[in-house]
Amino acid sequence: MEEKMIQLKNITKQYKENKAVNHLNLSINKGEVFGLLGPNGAGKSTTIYMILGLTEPTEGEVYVDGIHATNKPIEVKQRVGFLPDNVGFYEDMTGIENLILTGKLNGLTNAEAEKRAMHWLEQVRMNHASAKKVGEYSRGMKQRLGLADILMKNPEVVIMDEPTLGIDPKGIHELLDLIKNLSEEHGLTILLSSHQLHQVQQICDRVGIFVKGELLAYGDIEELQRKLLDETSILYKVIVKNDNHQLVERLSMESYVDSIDWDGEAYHVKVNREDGGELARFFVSNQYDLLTLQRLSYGLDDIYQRYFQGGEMGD
Ligand SMILES: Nc1ncnc2c1ncn2[C@@H]1O[C@H](COP(=O)(O)OP(=O)(O)OP(=O)(O)O)[C@@H](O)[C@H]1O
Repeated sequence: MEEKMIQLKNITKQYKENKAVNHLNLSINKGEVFGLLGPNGAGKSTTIYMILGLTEPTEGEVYVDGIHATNKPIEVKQRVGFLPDNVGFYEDMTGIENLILTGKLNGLTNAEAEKRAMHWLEQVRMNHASAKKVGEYSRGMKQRLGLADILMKNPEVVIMDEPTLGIDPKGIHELLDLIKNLSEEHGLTILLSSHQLHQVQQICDRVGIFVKGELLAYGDIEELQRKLLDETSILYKVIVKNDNHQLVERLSMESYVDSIDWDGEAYHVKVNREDGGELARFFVSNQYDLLTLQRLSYGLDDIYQRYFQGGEMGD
């Protein structure tokens, strides 16, 4: 059985009449990269603050590595590194000086802190800028230094709130790549929040879709796609050469066909069987010249639209 690193047990956070998080149950496995996705105001930050023990759930319990987050916040803090959406550094100090300071504040000797700082600066691909003042860093560079800063404390879990916000596409790519590496090479458990599904899906083992305080669905992208298409129906794109306008009528009489739509170029045929064999046989036996019979899966944009409908969409 997989070891659970973060467990949210039926947690609710009520702010006066507003329920920011509503009876949330979720487990994140050790070594997993999990993306908490949702539009602005969904309750992602509130959930993160509860995991960090910074705010108490109104109901329910949070455990990190088996430790109760509210009762033992200091022990949780020792295991978790948190990257807020805006990292605070001493701007007139260099990158490496900032990291060494963090190391020393966490009980390392100067030599140990320096060694560890150099190691992590290299890992986050920032050694070229280690002697530069942080005030001169771009936002993407600050985020990477922020990660190195967290790693100075040897955490088991890294939590990041909207880590890609305000970074250019190249910087985002570098940061996501780095996050994936940290999980793969160092076995870190990583939780990140985002409202950009297409970005984080590249690196997340699983994502949870969070809207108005509730987790609507979670799983890997394939599972989410399957859930969207209910359990058994499959969608096919069909193009025939000799469409004699009776196709829709004929096809809709087939028992395995649930729906047929025309998108101006092709038919989208939803069938309730796993195998497309019957559909192919239908075209052949009815003398249609079949140009395309392609099984479609829902794209990320579809997932986003479906699940986030009704939620406030961020950009
Ligand atoms: N301290 C607070 N007091 C009252 N309401 C709050 C407080 N913090 C958050 N909320 C409300 O809780 C809801 C969830 O907010 P939260 O910041 O967790 O969402 P989010 O998904 O992180 O969105 P964003 O990306 O915009 O920060 C919102 O309606 C917000 O207004």
